[in-house]
Parts: sequence; C-alpha cells; structure tokens
Amino acid sequence: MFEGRPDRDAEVVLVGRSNVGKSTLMRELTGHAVETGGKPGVTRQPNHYDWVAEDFVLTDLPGFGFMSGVDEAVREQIKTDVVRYVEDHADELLVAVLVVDGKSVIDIIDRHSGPDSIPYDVELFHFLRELDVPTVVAVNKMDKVDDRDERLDDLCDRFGLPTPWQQWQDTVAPITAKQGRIEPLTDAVRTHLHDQKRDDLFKFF
Ligand SMILES: Nc1nc2c(ncn2[C@@H]2O[C@H](COP(=O)(O)OP(=O)(O)OP(=O)(O)O)[C@@H](O)[C@H]2O)c(=O)[nH]1
Ligand SMILES: [Mg+2]
Repeated sequence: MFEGRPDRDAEVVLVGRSNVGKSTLMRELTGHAVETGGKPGVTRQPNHYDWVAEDFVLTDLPGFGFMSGVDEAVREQIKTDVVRYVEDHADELLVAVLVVDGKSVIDIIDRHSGPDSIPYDVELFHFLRELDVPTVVAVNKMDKVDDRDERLDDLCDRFGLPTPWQQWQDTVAPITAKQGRIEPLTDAVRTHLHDQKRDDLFKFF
C-alpha cells in the first residue's frame, strides 16, 4: 500500500507507465526538483505536493509496467496499489492526468491487445471514467513524434474516442514536458477544474 498521503479533500493525480515523464511533468507544474531518470521505475512511492494554506494536493504516482531491475511481483503490486489508490480517493480526485509516451504508446497498446487482454493504459482510462474522475490523457514526448495528427488519431482510436482528435481537447493533450510545452494540458485541467467550480486552483496550473 502507498502511505503518507496528506489529508486533503482535493487532489490532482498523475498516473501512467514508467518512464513516460510523469515526474518531469510534475517538476514543470510545481517548479520543484523531482527525481527523474533515464531508467524506468525511478518513482516507487507517490510524490505528494501540498501547500500549507491550500486544501489541495498534487500527486505523482509510481509508474507501472516494465521497470529495469524490478521483479514481476513488485511490478504487479505497484499496479494493484495504483488502482487501489485511485479507487480509494476517487471522491477527492478533481482530475486524473494519464501520462503516455507519444512515441511508443500505440505500439505498446497494440502489443498488449488481444482477445482476452486490455492494455493497462486503456484499462486505467476506462476505470477512471467509470469512477467519474475527469481524465486527461497527456501525450508526452511529442518532440519525438513526426506524424502528430495521425498519431493522436490512432490514440483516440485505441482509447475508444471517435476521431478526429481535435474534438477532444479536454481529454487529449499533446505535450513536451521536458521543454515546458504543457499548455494543452494545463488548459484541459483548468476546464475540468472550472466545471467543478474550482477556479481557485488555477494558480497551480
Ligand atoms: N524527449 C523527451 N523526453 C522526455 C520528455 N519528458 C520526459 N522525458 C524523459 O523521459 C525520461 C523519464 O522521465 P521521468 O519524468 O523520470 O518519467 P516517470 O514517468 O516519472 O518515470 P517513473 O518514475 O519510472 O514512473 C527522462 O529521461 C526524461 O528526461 C519529453 O517531453 N520529451
Ligand atoms: Mg517518476
């Protein structure tokens, strides 16, 4: 189980596979030094950012999927803990940001799709929506993607969203966190905060 969550009634959470850039995005959003790395599995426990005067916490969850030097049982446990975390805190979650790597996400989804299997990213997306947590897919590392529109349409297709992707600006946000180009994401998050009458939290996005 993940421990040490600050006692706050409002939360935005970053979830996704290992090495997609969650911590890099966190650093962009908070301006705080967060450990990031070339190897997957850098973040093993949630990074919580909270503010003394605010009833709000921003959380960077550990990544799931392949991690170098981490055995299968631990990986499965992290996946279970991530699912349990969003389930336990669904009422407090104003927005979930599902971070994916724009360069590899389609290949990974297709590799894990089968008659009896749903890829984690897709499963998590549907799970969050079932829990009524507004969810934004942050498609990161767009600096490495050449066929931008095609890639984003493919992504919509895999997540069960009708194309073209441009009609999903509140749900699909292409970003390059490493270069600080995250405006499509902050716009989308703000839309969801506004819908929940939480414009007071715009200062964090
Ligand atoms: N090209 C490119 N690389 C990026 C971008 N964002 C992050 N990275 C790189 O991707 C690697 C992983 O970044 P992290 O932020 O540590 O990823 P993470 O999702 O927190 O990984 P875990 O903690 O293992 O779950 C690092 O080498 C980053 O520099 C981006 O927008 N473009
Ligand atoms: Mg991390």
